[in-house]
Amino acid sequence: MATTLSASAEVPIRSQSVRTRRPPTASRADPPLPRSESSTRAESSRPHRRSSQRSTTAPSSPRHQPPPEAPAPPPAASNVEPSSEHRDSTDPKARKSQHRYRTVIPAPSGNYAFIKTIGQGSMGKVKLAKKEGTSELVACKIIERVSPDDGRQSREEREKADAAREDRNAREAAIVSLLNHQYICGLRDNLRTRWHWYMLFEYVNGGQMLDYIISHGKLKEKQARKFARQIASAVDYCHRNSIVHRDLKIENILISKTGDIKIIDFGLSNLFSPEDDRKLKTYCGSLYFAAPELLQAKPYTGPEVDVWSFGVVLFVLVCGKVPFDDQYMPALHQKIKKGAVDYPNWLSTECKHLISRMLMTDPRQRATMHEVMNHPWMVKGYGGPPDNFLPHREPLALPLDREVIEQMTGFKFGHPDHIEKELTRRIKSPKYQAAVRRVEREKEAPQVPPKDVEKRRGFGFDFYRRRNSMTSRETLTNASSEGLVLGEDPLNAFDPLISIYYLVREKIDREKSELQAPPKAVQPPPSPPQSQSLQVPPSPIARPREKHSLAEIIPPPQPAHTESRSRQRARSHSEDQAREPVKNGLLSPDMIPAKKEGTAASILRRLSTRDRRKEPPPEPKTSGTVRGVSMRAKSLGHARRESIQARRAKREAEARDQQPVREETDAELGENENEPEGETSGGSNERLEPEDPDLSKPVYLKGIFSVSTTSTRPLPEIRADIKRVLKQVGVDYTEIKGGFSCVHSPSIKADEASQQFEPTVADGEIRFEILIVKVPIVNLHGVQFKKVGGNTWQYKAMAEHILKDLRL
Ligand SMILES: Nc1ncnc2c1ncn2[C@@H]1O[C@H](COP(=O)(O)OP(=O)(O)OP(=O)(O)O)[C@@H](O)[C@H]1O
Repeated sequence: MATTLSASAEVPIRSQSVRTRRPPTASRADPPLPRSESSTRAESSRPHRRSSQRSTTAPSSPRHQPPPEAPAPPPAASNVEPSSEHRDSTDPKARKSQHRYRTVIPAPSGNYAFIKTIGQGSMGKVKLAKKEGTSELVACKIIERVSPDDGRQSREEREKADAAREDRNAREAAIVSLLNHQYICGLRDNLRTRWHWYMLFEYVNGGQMLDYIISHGKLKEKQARKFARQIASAVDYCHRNSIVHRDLKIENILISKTGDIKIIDFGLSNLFSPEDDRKLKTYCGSLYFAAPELLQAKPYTGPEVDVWSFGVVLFVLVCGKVPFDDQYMPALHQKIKKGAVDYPNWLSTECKHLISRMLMTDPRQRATMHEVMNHPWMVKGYGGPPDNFLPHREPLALPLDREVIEQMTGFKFGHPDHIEKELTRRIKSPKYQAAVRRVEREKEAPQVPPKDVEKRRGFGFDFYRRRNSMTSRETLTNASSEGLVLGEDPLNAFDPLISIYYLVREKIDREKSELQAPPKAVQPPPSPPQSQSLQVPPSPIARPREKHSLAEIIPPPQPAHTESRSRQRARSHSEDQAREPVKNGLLSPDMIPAKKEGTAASILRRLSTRDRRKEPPPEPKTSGTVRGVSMRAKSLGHARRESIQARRAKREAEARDQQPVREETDAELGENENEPEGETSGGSNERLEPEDPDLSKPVYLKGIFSVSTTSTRPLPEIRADIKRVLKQVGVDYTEIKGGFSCVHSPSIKADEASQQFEPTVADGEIRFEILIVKVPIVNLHGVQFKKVGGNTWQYKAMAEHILKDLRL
């Protein structure tokens, strides 16, 4: 059995891959910030940035052949040769792409043209791209398939590393194409060429969580709880599908326009199995967020390392800094392994308790996702744990659906015949059948569970009791499965093969429902709200929203499912009739992008970007001070108090309003007179298109502006002040639409010894944007930071330093 599931392509850790150098900017910033971004990613599975830099400056570096095609190409992989392509020639300071990449991506769903670079990770660039003939935007992750020859590895070693990387990329594409969760950034399409992968993700336009923290310093517990519940929802959904993220960190959490989170970067994710002999052995992720057992190179099941990282993320949310930090890497390792955390005294006892449960160094003692989700801090004000939005499932029965099996690609499961044989074997196994019988019995059991069952399900869990009495198996395995231990619940993470079967089947069902659904272009006419024509049929892909999220404040026109159990269940294979052929798992051109964002989301989007002229007049300010005004601005996103009727009326009005509305930016207001012709953050070939609302304005997220990032001063003064500070701190900048594109390169060159341990940062350079936006209603300008590339913590230190020096 173990040989059939080789999805892991595990690579041993190179603990030296962590950075050891304090960035020059850090000394100027307020301590105590982490000095460096550290990555324990296996070098053979992540490209070595420094290596690739060298290769571009050394013309003699030979390129070796591209890796062979992945044995099981993921959906939508193609091997077309680039026709229009370019290197990163307009962006000399950015990491050079070894091979030219396309400027237009001929994805199965349409052609996407690059606009500008919006992110730079260790895997490569992330570019904003627009679908030709539409205003639809996507974030395109460009990943090189071939590592450069830096002379440090033999050809065989490089080819082996490339093959492992190829497996990992195929797995990432396969996993993200299957996941369907409102708090996980969805894959729209993907394309594989000879040299690159192009993964087209939904564009998350609200900024990074990190920027949110920079704006706020730290979050209030109530705000942190909202985000933590959404993270928990997404992580639990993954775990129940046998998927472990393995790279949860603050940088991988983006914020959507609706103010909800989106988890990105499944580049290190993998399938996990409850079987002891199939434990994972890749020790990966960012060091600051890595569980101690990873540093000790101990095999692990999977979910427990995500719980640790989530604990670190939660600490960052409520404290504005990482819990473990030291500029000396061995000391940092020791701190993580020791797990001693200094909790600030302002933190509530409940919050401290939850974090301490998540940061238990012994994975067997660590909180499970079930405990996390049911913890008193997590449920406070919500009346229950977050919903994981897992679709309703029934245990699998034979015969299996061949169409589903044929689309279980990208995981190296083997030939469909083999997958079918293995799945059949699992389903027939006494263990699975016993689990099914148990589920049946539970279904027939009385509605009110007896006390012990309730306790098993965690409702009566004593969170303040030490859990030493539990066996390791109990602690590790009853994670989030409502009292059914992992590996014993036929519906939740019983086995990776079974989980992927469910996910593929649900994806096929979604695609079919989308095909059958009325075309999205048919918008409800401006008819009376009661009219049937306004009613959009509920779609099985409609993603129910977390209670108390913005959706609850402004409910969508259709009642979204709010409980996983009440959702329309995915059809079983026997219910399928006259299936449309779906080629290699490709989504058909017109059903991918628009469907992912339902009516509710689009209304929410419009509400979140509404024209300030449509807003009600501002309430009287509580005081004339900046603080009073900005607190008012802040309260807009958090404490809108409207009656249900008023909300409904507004919602209906919004539904009738077909024109997207947006805020004005300084550029639109003609106040960006200094913008050079054709100059954008991405270079001449990445010109912004002013007519595009998403590009001509920086993102405005309700509540993002704190006192320190808003100003009553006139725009020219703010611009001048930003320039003054940028010059003062030695940041190179270019004026762009709505703000500044900034690059900071440290003047002190690192010595070779420390450079070789820096896989993720090019010479300590950081690239970011400072955007000036209008805050609607109140006459304020806000300053927003966006990281584009470079070390996260250097960037954070620099942004905070600039903010401190600005006279806002
Ligand atoms: N869907 C998206 N929408 C908007 N921005 C995105 C999106 N995906 C990625 N980005 C931006 O690109 C950056 C890098 O993306 P990502 O983390 O996926 O790349 P990576 O190479 O895997 O990075 P890492 O080095 O952290 O592993 C993100 O931090 C974010 O700023």
